Amino acid sequence: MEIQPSDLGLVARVAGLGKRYGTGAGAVAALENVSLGLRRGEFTAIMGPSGSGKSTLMHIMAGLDSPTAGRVWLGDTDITHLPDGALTVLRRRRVGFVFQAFNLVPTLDVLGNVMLPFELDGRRPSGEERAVVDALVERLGLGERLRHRPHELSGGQQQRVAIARALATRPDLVFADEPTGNLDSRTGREVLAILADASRAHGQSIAMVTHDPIAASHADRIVFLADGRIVRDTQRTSAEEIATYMLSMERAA
Ligand SMILES: Nc1ncnc2c1ncn2[C@@H]1O[C@H](COP(=O)(O)OP(=O)(O)OP(=O)(O)O)[C@@H](O)[C@H]1O
Repeated sequence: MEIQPSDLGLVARVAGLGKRYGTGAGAVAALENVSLGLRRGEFTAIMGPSGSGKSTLMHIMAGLDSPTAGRVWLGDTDITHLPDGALTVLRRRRVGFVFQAFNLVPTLDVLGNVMLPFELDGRRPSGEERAVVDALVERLGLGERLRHRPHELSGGQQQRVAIARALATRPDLVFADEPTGNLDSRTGREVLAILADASRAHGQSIAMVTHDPIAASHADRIVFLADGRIVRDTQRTSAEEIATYMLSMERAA
């Protein structure tokens, strides 16, 4: 499949994506024939019942997992069969990821974890980049915690460290799996505002998995998955409308 001119401006794209786990009678089809493009500067929420394939889709789009069918592009690069080394470099430069399990390095303190993307890229942040990190850390309320290790932090604080780390290098594309899941409503709103700013003020593309209709109502676009397929793709809508749709999906299941 060739990239069409109409696809320019897509930061990531999947076409005819399938993901199957296991073989034979025990096989699970986590994704089936999913085609989706993420646009530059767009804040997309990905919703759907538990087990509908949201995390699998994000992992594959971020180049962290490989599909069993279909193709995957990061920018204009087809990463479907890209060797690991090249994929790692591309991902490091262009993608930030907030995992459900945070994946913080236990031996590094908060600042060490947030600065890790620079470290892994073998470079020191510029003055401007350091200012971005300082502003993020302050906004996320981590300023007093910079010398603490992950085990000394609450779940919500660890989640905020993971968010600061994903945004530290201002990557083109940020995937966030339930980034507000452990946060109180005020901190959750701040995180959503930071993600919305990243897309609006800095043209970054954000893809966020969430179960929370209020969180999804902050997004420009909402993609709903059910049983491994996209069942709805809509522009920004209200939390009430999203909640009603989610309920109807659960009733239909
Ligand atoms: N490593 C794996 N081995 C086998 N099956 C898997 C694996 N990872 C995911 N699955 C299955 O694939 C399907 C999709 O899982 P996925 O984690 O993408 O769903 P999800 O929509 O993110 O769910 P949740 O909202 O509960 O996090 C599920 O049926 C799950 O059991």
